[in-house]
Amino acid sequence: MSRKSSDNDYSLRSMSNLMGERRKKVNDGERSLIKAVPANAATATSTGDLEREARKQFQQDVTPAFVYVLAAFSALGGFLFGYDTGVISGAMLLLKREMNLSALWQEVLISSTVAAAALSALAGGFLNGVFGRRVCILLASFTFTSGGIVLSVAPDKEVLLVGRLIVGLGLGIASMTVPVYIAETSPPHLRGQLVTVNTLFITGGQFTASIIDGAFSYLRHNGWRYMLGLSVVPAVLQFVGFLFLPESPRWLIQKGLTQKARRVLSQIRGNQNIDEEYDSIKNSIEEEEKDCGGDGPVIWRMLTYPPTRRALLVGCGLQMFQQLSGINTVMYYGATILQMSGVRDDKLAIWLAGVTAFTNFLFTLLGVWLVERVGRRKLTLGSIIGTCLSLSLLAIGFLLSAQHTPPVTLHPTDPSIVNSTCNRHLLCEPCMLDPACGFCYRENSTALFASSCVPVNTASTEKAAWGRCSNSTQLRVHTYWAYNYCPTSYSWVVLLGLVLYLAFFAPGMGPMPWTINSEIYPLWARSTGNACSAGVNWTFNFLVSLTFLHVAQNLTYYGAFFLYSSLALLGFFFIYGCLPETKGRRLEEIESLFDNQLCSCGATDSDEDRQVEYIRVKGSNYHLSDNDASDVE
Ligand SMILES: O[C@H]1[C@H](O)[C@@H](O)[C@H](O)[C@@H](O)[C@H]1O
Repeated sequence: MSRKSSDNDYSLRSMSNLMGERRKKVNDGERSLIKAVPANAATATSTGDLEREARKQFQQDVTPAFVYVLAAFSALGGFLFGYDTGVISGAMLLLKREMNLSALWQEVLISSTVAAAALSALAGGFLNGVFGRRVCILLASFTFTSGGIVLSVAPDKEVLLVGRLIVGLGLGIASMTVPVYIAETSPPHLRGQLVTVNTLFITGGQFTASIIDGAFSYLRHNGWRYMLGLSVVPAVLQFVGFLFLPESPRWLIQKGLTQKARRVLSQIRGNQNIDEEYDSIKNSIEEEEKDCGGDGPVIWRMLTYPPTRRALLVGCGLQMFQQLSGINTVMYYGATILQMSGVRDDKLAIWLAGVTAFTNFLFTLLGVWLVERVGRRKLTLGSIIGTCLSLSLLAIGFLLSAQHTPPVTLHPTDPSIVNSTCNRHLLCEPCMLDPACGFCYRENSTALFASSCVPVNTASTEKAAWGRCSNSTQLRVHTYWAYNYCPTSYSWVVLLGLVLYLAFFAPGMGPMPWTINSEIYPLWARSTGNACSAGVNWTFNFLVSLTFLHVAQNLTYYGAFFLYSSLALLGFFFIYGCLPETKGRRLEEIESLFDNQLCSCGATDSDEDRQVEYIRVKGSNYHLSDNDASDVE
């Protein structure tokens, strides 16, 4: 099954094909050479206009703009993923007032989408295999459009729930199909970057959602309809775009639609010779059918065939640890964390949550830049260790706040409320962690005074059931109601932890699980593998975000973040042990990385030391540097 031995042959053959094509185009006086050199050999580069021109020409030849168009239209799926998961928090602030939603209904509306996404991601594997990537992306954008329309016209909470479920179905399918489609249409040297762009669009969608939330939060009546409904715009754009975009050539070859596949390959590879790629995909499909044949559903064949079983474990493990490192507690509860750091105004907290989303977006951009430079393995390892440390810093910030939590100085009681636990709390921290109570206090510029722990209003957590903090007008005159935070002077530690967390998480742990999953399975197992790992991602997203507040209540905030930090540390050991480097390899050869034992701590018996360097000679010698060598694979 292993094709390792032929890797070098392949590069050389593919080079000569490429060269063959080029020879047709070059002028009479132009000559071409191929030379295999050790990667670390010094390259005597003569820079200058000629070389720059050659490199530009070379890269243009290799990557037609059409590949970028495909990636951008597909990544609109990522944008919708980010937008639809991000927009709900701001919309909820308006919805709960307008529709008088109980806490349970709020939770149901938020988590129903994530749960539906988990199920449809699993179903997406089957749909992808049978109908192809393009049809699935069309289906997802159609679903997003319908969901957006239902949400924007919803007359009551039941219809809202239907809309959120529909959106979730679209999310699941898009989240597993888009990375696969981009990976299958990209050339190897750009694959990592283009699939990572999809996660850039996810975080871009989350950031846009926070801006839209901020802008429409001023429209108290019906503002949520615009927030939820605006997702229709990118969804329609993607739908229309995909009516004209082609199917993945790999899927077409698998289905025996060879002529069509050749047409698409020529379209996406520009003036390159496509024979090599076509043959390689075809051979690998035939080989796979022979080797891992056997009957039964794909998932069964994957589990009983060691290389795919190992790939599946790595893929699902990565997705699980992405969510266990707590990204969505930060994305969904960012406003609460910001309130802890002293931002008490709701609207300001919404806008600042936008800053959090922007930081996530900005650092994902760094990931796009790094992925082909440092490779997937190093990027993911560096990211998770930084994530683990910054989670500890966040936890330390919360711990310091808890240790210096302000005392309760007033103990008012309302005889109409019996059995309240609130008047038993002597400090802000336990009062705030008790879901039935909140901390009501006054503050002048230097100190906090007249603080009490009183029951929360059952209809809205934004005010107390009675007393000074039960009336929003009174709340404005230096009296504050803290339901899920305690005033603290250690907010800067929390803020620093938050920023560092995003700076480390976003370039690696955010995008890499999606990118790596799109490339580690052989074609026959690719849709099922991605369906399973995306399903794992959504399931853990659901579990972590749903349990965050309960975990915080039972373990305190610092306990919760120490927990996520330890889980990230476990993730580090898992990744260190089991994740091989896939950078620069063709999809067809990545499978061989899982031929041997599951965890080899990144060591592969590959030909990493040798690369092929392409030299074109036209009048004088000029050649591509080591970095560019992968361009010609
Ligand atoms: O890769 C993405 C990204 O990091 C998002 O910010 C997060 O909300 C998603 O759950 C995750 O899958």
